[in-house]
Amino acid sequence: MTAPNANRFDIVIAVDGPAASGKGTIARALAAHFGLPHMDTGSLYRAVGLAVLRAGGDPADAPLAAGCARALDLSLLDDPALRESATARAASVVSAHPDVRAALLDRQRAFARQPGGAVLDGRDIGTVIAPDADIKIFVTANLDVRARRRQAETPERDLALVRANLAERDARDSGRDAAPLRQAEDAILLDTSEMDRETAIARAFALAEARLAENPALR
Ligand SMILES: Nc1ncnc2c1ncn2[C@@H]1O[C@H](COP(=O)(O)OP(=O)(O)OP(=O)(O)O)[C@@H](O)[C@H]1O
Ligand SMILES: Nc1ccn([C@@H]2O[C@H](COP(=O)(O)O)[C@@H](O)[C@H]2O)c(=O)n1
Repeated sequence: MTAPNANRFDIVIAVDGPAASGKGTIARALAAHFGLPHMDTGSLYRAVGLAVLRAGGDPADAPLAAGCARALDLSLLDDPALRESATARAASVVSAHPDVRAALLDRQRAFARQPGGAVLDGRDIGTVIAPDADIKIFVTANLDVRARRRQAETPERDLALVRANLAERDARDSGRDAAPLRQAEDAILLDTSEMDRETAIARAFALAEARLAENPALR
């Protein structure tokens, strides 16, 4: 999740977007490009969702989910079950509870504010976690493209089901009251529907470099 920052400038980069849009791919590439540490904030919500499931609980149970978030078991971040679709769904449900978000806030803000800067990806980085980020990119792709990309990771899964699960998460993440998924007003939109991985990363680098060129104080 982290890499040493050998750079001479401090930059905070916020990368947001819907599920399987490629925001993690782009955030990791930006972190490597600028020598910054990276945090995948979705993994925190997945860890909370997984903890609730492992406790035999219901992710809709707000007090239980908030308790799991306050006592976050960091070992779950390395658990292979973190990437399963049941965990993704649980993450999406627990993340709608304001007390869960509150319990995870300081950890994310501290990461964003560390000396040297950082790259974070998620749903509310540019709007809530790091509203003053120097560079904000909102990565998206249409639902069919995202479903095909996600299904390619686990070809045994049914494409229609993958698509339906993504659509359900999109609706829940965008429709909740607490820090809903949305593009920050000052974020740059990067629609990768028609771009392969390398093109999308190159475009993100160009957008970030252009934003830095507008603000030489960051160098
Ligand atoms: N532009 C692209 N073209 C093709 N495949 C891509 C592209 N960007 C990312 N991918 C692939 O799509 C999948 C989803 O990408 P990634 O995990 O980066 O998305 P994400 O938005 O971080 O997902 P999640 O919200 O589930 O964490 C990965 O298998 C990744 O390699
Ligand atoms: N900043 C964030 C990040 C994630 N979530 C929720 O977690 C779910 C899983 O996230 P992935 O990035 O791994 O897909 C996601 O569907 C959101 O519900 C969040 O609320 N805020």
